[in-house]
Amino acid sequence: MTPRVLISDQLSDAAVAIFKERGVEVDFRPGIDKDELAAIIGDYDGLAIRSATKVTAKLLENATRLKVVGRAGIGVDNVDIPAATARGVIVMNTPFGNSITTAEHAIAMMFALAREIPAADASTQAGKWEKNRFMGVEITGKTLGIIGCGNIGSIVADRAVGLKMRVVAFDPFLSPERALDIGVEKVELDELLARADFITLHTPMTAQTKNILSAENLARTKKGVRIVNCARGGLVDEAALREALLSGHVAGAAFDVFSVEPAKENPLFGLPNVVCTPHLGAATNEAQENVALQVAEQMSDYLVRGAISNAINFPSITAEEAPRLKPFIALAERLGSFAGQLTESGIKEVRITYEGAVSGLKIKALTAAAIAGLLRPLLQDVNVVSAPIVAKERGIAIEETTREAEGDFESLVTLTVVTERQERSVSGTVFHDGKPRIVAIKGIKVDAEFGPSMIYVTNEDKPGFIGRFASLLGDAGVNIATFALGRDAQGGSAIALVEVDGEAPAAVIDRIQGIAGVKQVKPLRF
Ligand SMILES: NC(=O)C1=CN([C@@H]2O[C@H](COP(=O)(O)OP(=O)(O)OC[C@H]3O[C@@H](n4cnc5c(N)ncnc54)[C@H](O)[C@@H]3O)[C@@H](O)[C@H]2O)C=CC1
Ligand SMILES: O=C(O)CCC(=O)C(=O)O
Repeated sequence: MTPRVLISDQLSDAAVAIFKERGVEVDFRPGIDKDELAAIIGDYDGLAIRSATKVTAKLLENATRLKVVGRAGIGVDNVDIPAATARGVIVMNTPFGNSITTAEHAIAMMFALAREIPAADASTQAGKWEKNRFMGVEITGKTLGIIGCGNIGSIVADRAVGLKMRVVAFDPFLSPERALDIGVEKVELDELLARADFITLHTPMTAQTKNILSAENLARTKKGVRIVNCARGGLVDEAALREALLSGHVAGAAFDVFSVEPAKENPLFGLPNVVCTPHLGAATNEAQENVALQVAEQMSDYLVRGAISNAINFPSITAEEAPRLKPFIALAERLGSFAGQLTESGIKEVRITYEGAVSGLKIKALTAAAIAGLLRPLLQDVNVVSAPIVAKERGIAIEETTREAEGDFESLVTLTVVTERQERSVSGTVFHDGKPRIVAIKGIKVDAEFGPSMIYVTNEDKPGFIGRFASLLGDAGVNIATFALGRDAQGGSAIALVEVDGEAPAAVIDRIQGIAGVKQVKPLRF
C-alpha cells in the first residue's frame, strides 16, 4: 500500500515535492484544527510537523496506522516521545537544518540589545529623533557566556569570536578538546555568570536546564549583563528576570522563546530594555527549505526503504544498511518469537550474542527486533520501537555480546532467555538466499527455515518416535511441509521442528504429547 503522510504545520512546499517524488502520498493541511487532526490521523503512516502541532498521547491513540512523526526542526518538546515510543512510532527531527539561522538570530538579538535598535527604530519612525536617548555598548572585547555549546551554541561561538568577543561556555558535555577547537573557554556556570557581559542560552529544555537562570543565578550575574534566549522558554525564570530588569541589575533581555507559547502576554512584555520575537529563530527561507527537504527525505526513506536517520527513539539505519539488516531483523524477530512462544514464566534476563559478520551490523536494531519478537506472544502490542522500553519497564535485563570471529556460520545470532524456571537458547543465521533459519535449539544442532505454522517437539531419542509422530499427523490430514531433527547424543534429548500446511488441531497436539518419550509439544506461528 502506498504510504500516506499528513503535513499539519507550515512547511516549505519543498517537502510536498520530495514526498511525491519518493512515491509517498501527501496531504498538506497546515494549521489543521486539533479535533480534525484527531479525526483523520488514523488514515496516515507519517505526520510531518514543526512546533505548532502537539503530538499528545491522546492524539496518538487515534493514530492506529502511524509509523513516523517527522519534526522539521530541532526541538521535539511538542511530541510526547514516551507515548510515541510505547506505540512504536518513530520520532525523527532534523538536527542541523536550522542551526545557522538560529545562531544568526541570537547574534542579531545581541546586537539589537547592545544598540537598542527596536526602541531607536520606533522612536525615529515616530518622528522623535532622540539622538541622546540611545547610548549603546560595543561588543568588541566583551565576554559572551554561552550556556549549552552544542550545534547552535558552537556556531554562535564561532560568530562571536569573529566579532572579537571573548567567549566562555558552560556545557557539562563539552570536551576540553572541542572547546579548544571552537575557540571557547570552558567554565563552570558560576564563573560564566560572574564574567559574562552577554549571556546566550542554547540548551534543550530538560529537568536540569529548566530555570537554569533562576532568581538566585540571575543575582550572581555581573551587573549590566544582557541576556538572550533563542532556545526554549522556561530556561530563564521570566518573573525573576522582570525584577532584575526593573532593578537595573540586568541591562537588557532579548527573547525569541517563552514559557507559554504563543505568548500573548508575558512578564517581560512592556519593559523598555526588552526585545521580543515570536519564536522566529528558525524562520529564514534557507532554514525552512533545509528542514522541509530533510524531514521529507528522512520520512520517505523510512516509509519506503526502512532507512532510519535522526530518530530520537531508535538507532539510525542508513539506506545502504537497511537491505543488509532486513533479513537479520527478520531472523532476530523470529528467534525472539520462537523463544517467546515457548516461554511460560516471567522473563528475567535476555542475552543476545552476535557472531561473525552480523556483529558489524546495527545490533541495537537487531536486539530491539529480537525483544519485540520475544514479547509479542506475551504482550501483543509491542514493536521494534517500543520493545526495549517495555522490557526495561518489566525489569528484564538485556545483555548484548558481539564476536567478530566466525564459527560454523558466516553470521550467527544466539538468543538466550532466562526465566524464573529455566534458561532456553536458540540460534539462527541467514543464508545467501536471504532466508532466516534456525540452526540450534538449546545447543542441539538443527537446520530449519521458519514456516508460518510449525510444531516443536522435544522427546527422548528412542526408536519409533518419528514414525509415530509422522503417521499421527498423516492420519489427521495434516501435511508435513518440512521436517528437521536434532539430538544432543544417541539416546539423549532430541528435538523435532516440523512445518505443517495449515494449523494442527489442538486434539492432534494432545495426541502427539501422548507418544511415549515426548516431553513437550508446542504449535508455533511465525
Ligand atoms: N528559537 C528557535 O526557533 C530554535 C530553537 N532551537 C532550540 O535550541 C536549542 C539548542 O539546539 P542545538 O544546539 O541544536 O542542540 P544541541 O543538542 O546540539 O546542543 C545542546 C547543548 O546543550 C548542552 N546541555 C545539555 N544539558 C545542559 C545543561 N544542563 N547545562 C549546560 N548545557 C547543557 C548539551 O551538552 C549540548 O551541547 C534546542 O532547545 C532547540 O530546540 C533550535 C532551533 C530553532
Ligand atoms: O519550527 C520552528 O519555527 C521552530 C524551530 C525550533 O524551535 C526548533 O527547531 O527547535
